[in-house]
Amino acid sequence: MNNASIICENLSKTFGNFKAVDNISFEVEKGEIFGFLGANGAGKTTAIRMFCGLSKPTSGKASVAGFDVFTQTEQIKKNIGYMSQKFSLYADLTVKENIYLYAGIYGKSDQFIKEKSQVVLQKLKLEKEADQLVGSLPLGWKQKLAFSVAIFHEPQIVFLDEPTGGVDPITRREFWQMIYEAAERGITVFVTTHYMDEAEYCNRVSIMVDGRVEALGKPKELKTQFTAANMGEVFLKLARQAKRSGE
Ligand SMILES: Nc1ncnc2c1ncn2[C@@H]1O[C@H](COP(=O)(O)OP(=O)(O)OP(=O)(O)O)[C@@H](O)[C@H]1O
Repeated sequence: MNNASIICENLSKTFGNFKAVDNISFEVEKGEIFGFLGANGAGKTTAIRMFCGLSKPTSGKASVAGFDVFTQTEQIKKNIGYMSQKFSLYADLTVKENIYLYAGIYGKSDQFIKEKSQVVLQKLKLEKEADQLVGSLPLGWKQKLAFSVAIFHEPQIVFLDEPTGGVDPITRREFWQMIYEAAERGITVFVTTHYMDEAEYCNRVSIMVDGRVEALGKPKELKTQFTAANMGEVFLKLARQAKRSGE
């Protein structure tokens, strides 16, 4: 049996004549931490939107958590978690209200939510802040809480779109500790980042340039392949070829 959480084959998304995602193919294993890198405008968010069942591909094939991205988008949404730097929690709801809202959306029972939210709040050391508005929390705490909420329903896969943007290095490390713990429990982590130290923490990394996956492998393999001292150098060697500028 195939142990892949995500399978995509020649997946493309075109806007008019513009190929935002251009024939990408790869598989992501269950419990893997997969870094999805690329410069601004490379096509990462467009690809993630297709994987999450939010945008129909123009051509190709893909399945996420065993479900087809063309025909089974509702099942996909139930089996994944998602968080991004841009949108994660409601600032004008309390910590507890955010947890209850998201867990409720995924159909979890009151008992489950009550017990698990205690565990989550304890782990995040946010018990005292449970009734505080999320908008009043420092960014690092917000992002750690957003991640906990994204995996509260124990999805098969969690998509993280620049989850640590703007967060200080110590909190980013703590955040990655949480990512490792989730992966150890079998949750597949699909993560985009512009921080190259984080690329080193991934099991495998793909690098997109102008909609295409130009490199894919373990960080160590990519460094050898591109004769680079670190992932930052690998990234720069590839990103320099890009014709797109992003915004
Ligand atoms: N709905 C749309 N209509 C037209 N063009 C789009 C649309 N969505 C995205 N694009 C274009 O597709 C390209 C890829 O965008 P995308 O947001 O996927 O890149 P990205 O790799 O996620 O970049 P960033 O790191 O800045 O988030 C960009 O040139 C963008 O302008």
